[in-house]
Amino acid sequence: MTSTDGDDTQRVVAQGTFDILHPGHVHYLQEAAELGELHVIVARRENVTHKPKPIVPDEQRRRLVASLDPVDEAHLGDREDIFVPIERIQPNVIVLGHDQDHDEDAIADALAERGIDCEVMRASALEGNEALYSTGDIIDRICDERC
Ligand SMILES: Cc1cc2nc3c(=O)[nH]c(=O)nc-3n(C[C@H](O)[C@H](O)[C@H](O)COP(=O)(O)O)c2cc1C
Ligand SMILES: Nc1ncnc2c1ncn2[C@@H]1O[C@H](COP(=O)(O)OP(=O)(O)OP(=O)(O)O)[C@@H](O)[C@H]1O
Repeated sequence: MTSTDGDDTQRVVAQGTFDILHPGHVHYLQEAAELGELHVIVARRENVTHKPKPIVPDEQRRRLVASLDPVDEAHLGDREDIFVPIERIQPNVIVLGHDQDHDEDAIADALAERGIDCEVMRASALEGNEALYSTGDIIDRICDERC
């Protein structure tokens, strides 16, 4: 449990699936960590419905993210309500990933409804022609070259 009583720490939330880590993830988390103490919410497998389910189990993905230098704490997400961890962490900023299909205004409205005073920002992309900066691309290459 994160204590927020009388403390002026600037807390930042980043989130995602983080299945098979790559430098794009590190870039996102480094950018978010520049804004303050970084809390990462790792999506539960059961809640990943917009793309294939992660290969790596929930707790292992959380442990890997927690071991990264920019990360102060990594939390497994709630099973039902994405705002439960947010209410516990009480972030000042939520940083969305560059390609995440979340509407910044809708999240800002939901935060305001719950009385959470928090900015919503979007991170930049790390791109490279030959680079594997996407879990989907890594899996595709494994299938092409090893299967
Ligand atoms: C503000 C916010 C909080 C989130 N909290 C949770 C959560 O508690 N549990 C969870 O399983 N997923 C949570 N998610 C992750 C989403 O469910 C979704 O899986 C994720 O944004 C997908 O990102 P990706 O495709 O970039 O991996 C949260 C997302 C946002 C934007
Ligand atoms: N190349 C990248 N540059 C910047 N941020 C990235 C990059 N790749 C992933 N991220 C960010 O990391 C977080 C977690 O991403 P996610 O787990 O969806 O990885 P992914 O490689 O994008 O996966 P997939 O290829 O399956 O879509 C998201 O916020 C996403 O925007």
